[in-house]
Amino acid sequence: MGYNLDAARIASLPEDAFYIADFISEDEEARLLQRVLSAPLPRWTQLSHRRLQTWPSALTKKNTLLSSPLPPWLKTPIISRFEALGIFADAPHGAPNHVLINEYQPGQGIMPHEDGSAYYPLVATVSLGAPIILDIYSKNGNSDNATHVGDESERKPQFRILQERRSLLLMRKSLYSEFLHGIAETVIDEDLGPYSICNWDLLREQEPYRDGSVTRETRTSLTYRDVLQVAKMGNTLRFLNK
Ligand SMILES: O=C(O)CCC(=O)C(=O)O
Ligand SMILES: [Fe+2]
Repeated sequence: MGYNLDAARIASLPEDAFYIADFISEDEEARLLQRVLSAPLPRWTQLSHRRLQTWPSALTKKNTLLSSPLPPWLKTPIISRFEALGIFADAPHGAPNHVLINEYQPGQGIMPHEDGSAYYPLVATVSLGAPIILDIYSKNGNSDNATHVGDESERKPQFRILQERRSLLLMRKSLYSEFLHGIAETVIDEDLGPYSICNWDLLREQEPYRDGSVTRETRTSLTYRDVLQVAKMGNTLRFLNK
């Protein structure tokens, strides 16, 4: 692939985050969006502030994945590129086995949260359709900018990552476990620039954000993870038959 992960490191973030602006081509983006949008309607879970697809299926109450392959369109070319970069090489299954697809309309977002212990602490996000800002908060509220510590609605992010369409963002280790991430429910992302956006130097294009803002459009993300506990379907069926 010719990618160099070291060059993709977001240097100002605690370990570990990497950003690759041109991870997929425009044609690949169009094909992925077409697949996402042609999924049967019951595939979507409508949440109050976004809608979501879960592949191959939702985890059980005990955070277990019932073993089932990801569909080919979610594997190629993305997972083969992960392999070329060695991205999930240290994960228990050596590759992601689970993908969440989130779609955000202008004004939609996701509350600050952590992805939790059901997964190996590595998330790989491919962005489609439009740029968006991912806000990173320290878990204990100890942000330099925190005006009202403890008041969620007033809390300011400690770091902001601009995710361009067709980009890959990797977050792992302490950034995965000791920070929260979220997307603001806004129709315009503001205060953008080299001092506020920690991956500014890694962007494909800085020009669209020169005036410091970007208007939201529909943005879709594919988040790849390795679920730690996997139950073989056969075992589950034998168990159910008992
Ligand atoms: O859409 C994104 O980039 C973030 C999604 C997310 O945080 C999640 O699915 O847990
Ligand atoms: Fe998340």
